Amino acid sequence: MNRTAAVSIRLDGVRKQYDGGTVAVRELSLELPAGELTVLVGPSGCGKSTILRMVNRLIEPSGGRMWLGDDEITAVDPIALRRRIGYVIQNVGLFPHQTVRDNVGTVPKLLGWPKGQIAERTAELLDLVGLDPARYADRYPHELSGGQRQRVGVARALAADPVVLLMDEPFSAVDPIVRGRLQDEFLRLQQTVRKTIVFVTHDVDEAVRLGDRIAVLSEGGKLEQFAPPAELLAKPANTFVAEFVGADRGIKLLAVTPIPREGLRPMPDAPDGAPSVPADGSLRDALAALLEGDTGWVVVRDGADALGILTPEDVYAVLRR
Ligand SMILES: Nc1ncnc2c1ncn2[C@@H]1O[C@H](COP(=O)(O)OP(=O)(O)OP(=O)(O)O)[C@@H](O)[C@H]1O
Repeated sequence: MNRTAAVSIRLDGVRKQYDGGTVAVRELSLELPAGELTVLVGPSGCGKSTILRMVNRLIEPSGGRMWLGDDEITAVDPIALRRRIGYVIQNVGLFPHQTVRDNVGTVPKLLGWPKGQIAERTAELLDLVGLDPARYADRYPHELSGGQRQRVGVARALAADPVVLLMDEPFSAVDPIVRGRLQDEFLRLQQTVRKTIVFVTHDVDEAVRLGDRIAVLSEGGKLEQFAPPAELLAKPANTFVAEFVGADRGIKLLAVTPIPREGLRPMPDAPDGAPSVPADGSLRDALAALLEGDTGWVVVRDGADALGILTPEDVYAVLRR
């Protein structure tokens, strides 16, 4: 078996009651597909962090069963388990007295990798998260910006090529601009590494932007809906989900709905400089281009080819489908 290939995570009737009586998770069953990014989203205190920390056994469940691929999570040694799981938290928790290089190399060192291999892997990962190793590897955490520290946290979590990455509000301590940039970079990174990722946030916009699938939870870890972002926004399962995703869910839906390739209106004799949008863009991109121009339509382009045009009515019709 390939120890680093992405695997699914399965929860079956999982429950957590803390000492003192709080039932953080009443009974949760959920399957998170291999190689996908699943977001757990829900109001404060609904049990998101508890669920995440049961997966790497920082918290022991009170009942139910969990699997990482074919391995039952509670049946394997927790230390060995955690070596297969990267974990990124808010404010990262980098070791302050260690350089970036040593922070990133922590787990490979624990695993007894040869020095040369650790150095190579560290440089590769810093590159991957957008930090030039020559410039940053010998710095200490306090010599970095908040966003750079988060990147080091992600590099450290990926160091030993874990099968799963657990991320608990990893980007919430940085300002919105840096946060947007980290989200974009992170999406690019996931295209490359294709890990099974569980990502906790209370921010619906972040969930919609990053998630292949979103699990909306209410108090007691109750699963209200589990669906891809477009489905969640277009068809919220109940009023809790509808209210949680917000009254502007139609606007959010624009950003996660692709421009249709079929059924576009034929090109009129386009004046030069007519607004255009790439075919792999979203309806939001199309609407933005429409609002910039005054033609009342926008050309959908695939490279140099014009596939047809979209009007505001078409955008509306696609959303209503
Ligand atoms: N160690 C603990 N002992 C007792 N109760 C706890 C403990 N940790 C969490 N809880 C309680 O369990 C419930 C779920 O907490 P949890 O941290 O999982 O929620 P969350 O959805 O991650 O919240 P937030 O978005 O605010 O981080 C809360 O009611 C919380 O007070």
